[in-house]
Amino acid sequence: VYFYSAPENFNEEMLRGKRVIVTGASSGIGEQMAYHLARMGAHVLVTARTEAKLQKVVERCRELGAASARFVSGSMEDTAFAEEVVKEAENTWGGLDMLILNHIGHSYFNYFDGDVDHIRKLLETNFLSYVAMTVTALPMLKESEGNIVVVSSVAGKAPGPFAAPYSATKFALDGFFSSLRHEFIIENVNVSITLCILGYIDTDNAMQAVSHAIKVAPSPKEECALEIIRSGALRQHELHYPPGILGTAGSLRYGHKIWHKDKLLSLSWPQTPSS
Ligand SMILES: NC(=O)C1=CN([C@@H]2O[C@H](COP(=O)(O)OP(=O)(O)OC[C@H]3O[C@@H](n4cnc5c(N)ncnc54)[C@H](OP(=O)(O)O)[C@@H]3O)[C@@H](O)[C@H]2O)C=CC1
Ligand SMILES: C[C@H](CCC(=O)NCCS(=O)(=O)O)[C@H]1CC[C@H]2[C@@H]3C(=O)C[C@@H]4C[C@H](O)CC[C@]4(C)[C@H]3CC[C@]12C
Repeated sequence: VYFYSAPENFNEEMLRGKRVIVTGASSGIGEQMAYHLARMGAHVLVTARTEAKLQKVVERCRELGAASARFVSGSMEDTAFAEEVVKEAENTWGGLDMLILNHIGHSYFNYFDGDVDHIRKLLETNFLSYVAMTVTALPMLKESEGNIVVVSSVAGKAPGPFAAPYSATKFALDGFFSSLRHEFIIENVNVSITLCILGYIDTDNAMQAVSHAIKVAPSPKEECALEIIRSGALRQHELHYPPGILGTAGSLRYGHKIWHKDKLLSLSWPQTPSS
């Protein structure tokens, strides 16, 4: 009963004055989350590799009304950097209310090319850095009874073709964070974990990677970003965006047609015994 005492309705005032870290915030969904949080009056700490982009995001956050806005630049390939970002929040704010884990390292949308080193690097960036930040942030999040928000994908629930390395990292997130949530419930740790299962979103990098192959319209990044913040603040276990993206039996709604080298592949996704 204690754990489920989550607020029922979202109100943007819930974020006013909250201290929030957003990773992967120099572009795409992360950037849009930073702007929503700023508009809601939160303190934001954004991070990614590209300093020039982060500088602009921080300036815009200040214009939008953030209680404060700052950035730390560096690569999440290195777990020491991941920990450093959380320490920066501790030194600046003396605490933390929400940790939004959103960044991904570069990958490809194609047949698996056999590159094991790529998978190792991607696991470090997309998975291990999420774990490292969580471990470092946990004492502060326990203190504030705060939120961990993990941005994942339908590729982390329903595997499809051409995303083997990426999909592996997203499944790892589900395994780790869903297990950790159980432990928090058993131990009455009042830190929520929200796993966000996203479909195709209209960020520049995603569209560049797959618009030749997937012809369905992507969902808007601005709305997606707001839904992620909302679900985190409401302490929901999972967000599925766009709504119903995972149909019955966990199948992917739009995954029936993919183009590859000018050839249309019609797929039953995922393959089921009856298909
Ligand atoms: N867009 C989509 O269709 C979907 C997206 N998602 C998920 O949503 C999240 C955001 O995706 P999206 O907005 O499209 O991603 P983008 O490619 O737009 O943004 C990725 C962010 O991660 C940063 N980044 C890349 N490499 C590193 C690194 N080594 N260390 C630190 N930061 C890094 C990038 O900045 P910089 O280059 O400056 O480091 C950028 O800020 C991801 O978790 C993704 O898996 C899930 C399903 C679909
Ligand atoms: C291949 C995309 C990754 C692009 C990338 O490398 N981004 C980082 C660039 S940076 O290093 O310069 O910052 C994939 C990112 C999101 C994937 C999509 C997704 O997760 C939802 C669907 C899942 C399904 O299994 C396949 C189709 C998806 C639309 C999937 C396609 C690949 C991504 C766009």
